[in-house]
Amino acid sequence: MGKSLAVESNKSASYRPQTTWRDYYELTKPKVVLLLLLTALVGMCLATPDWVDLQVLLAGMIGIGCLSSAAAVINHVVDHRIDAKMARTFNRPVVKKKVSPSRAIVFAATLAVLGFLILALWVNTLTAWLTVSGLVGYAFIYTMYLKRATPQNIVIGGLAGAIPPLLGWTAVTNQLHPHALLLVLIVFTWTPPHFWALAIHRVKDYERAEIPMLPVTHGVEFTKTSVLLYTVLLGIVCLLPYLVGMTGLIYLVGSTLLNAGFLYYAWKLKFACEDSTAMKTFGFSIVHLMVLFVVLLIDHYFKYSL
Ligand code: HEM
Ligand SMILES: CC(C)=CCC/C(C)=C/CC/C(C)=C/COP(=O)(O)OP(=O)(O)O
Repeated sequence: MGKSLAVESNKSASYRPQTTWRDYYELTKPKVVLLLLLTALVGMCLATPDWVDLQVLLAGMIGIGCLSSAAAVINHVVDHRIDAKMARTFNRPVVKKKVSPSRAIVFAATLAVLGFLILALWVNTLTAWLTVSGLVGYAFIYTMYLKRATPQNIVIGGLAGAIPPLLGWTAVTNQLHPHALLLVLIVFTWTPPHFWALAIHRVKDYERAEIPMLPVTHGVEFTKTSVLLYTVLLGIVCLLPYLVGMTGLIYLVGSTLLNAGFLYYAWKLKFACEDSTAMKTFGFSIVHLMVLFVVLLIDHYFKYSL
């Protein structure tokens, strides 16, 4: 007993010295979770012509944030061996042994239980279970299986990352609604050009780690064509909220400008590519989604202030 405790404390000692709260923070993929939360917030606001109830707003944001962060932490643990092989990810806390896999799992479990309880007690059980399905979709189905199995990994797995607007909507109404599904469809269609632009730039990383991402299995040119076609599809999908009367002219103008910008980058990537074009396209994808959801919000409150 004494011996095993000594071994345990030695193990901890080898991890503890360099560990700070920043390592745990990094495990949660904070910038990704922030954008996910923006899409959830917009889902909440668009679900009602009134202001969102403060309890639902706060508990919804914290609960969805905790479960999304838990999913991100599990992704770091499951992927630490492949992360070690890639220039973009070799410095992550689990790879660098700043946080041990077992501590990371305890952290993820704490976040997940906390997030679920907050949603179930102060929001509703529909939202709590749908958010758990997002966690299972990303941390288990995408990370453990799809990522290593098929170049369509991020298309199918993208559904988990696209679900937050629906979570926001059900948090407010406790009901599924076709308008919420349209928001999910927008993020779902946005995900392939978002990720493949980065994967084109990082194709050597994925080759080294033997992950069957599209540019590895089908080549960079095919992936550029796929980015362009998905960007065209995104432009069409983004028209749907206006065409079904869910949004007004502010959204139509804003989304058209944003999609024209995305199309410009995707076109350049395919037909006039420079060294920096892939990463510029990836960077623009993030600005695109962020501004698109802010525009949805402005359009919504403008409609009800008239
Ligand atoms: C299966 C779906 C997705 C895949 C495979 C994917 C992949 C990636 C990758 C590989 C990165 C680079 C991370 C790094 O810098 O190390 C990234 C960054 C990012 N992603 Fe995604 N993503 C997906 C979905 C989403 C969704 C749904 C959102 C938000 C709504 C999102 C928001 C972001 C943001 C904000 C960043 C920048 C993070 C930073 O600079 O630290 N992603 N994504
Ligand atoms: C509850 C809920 C909505 C959960 C979804 C949460 C979530 C964090 C989705 C983000 C998607 C994402 C960053 C994928 C990249 O993973 P990767 O492993 O391909 O990228 P990496 O190599 O940078 O780790």
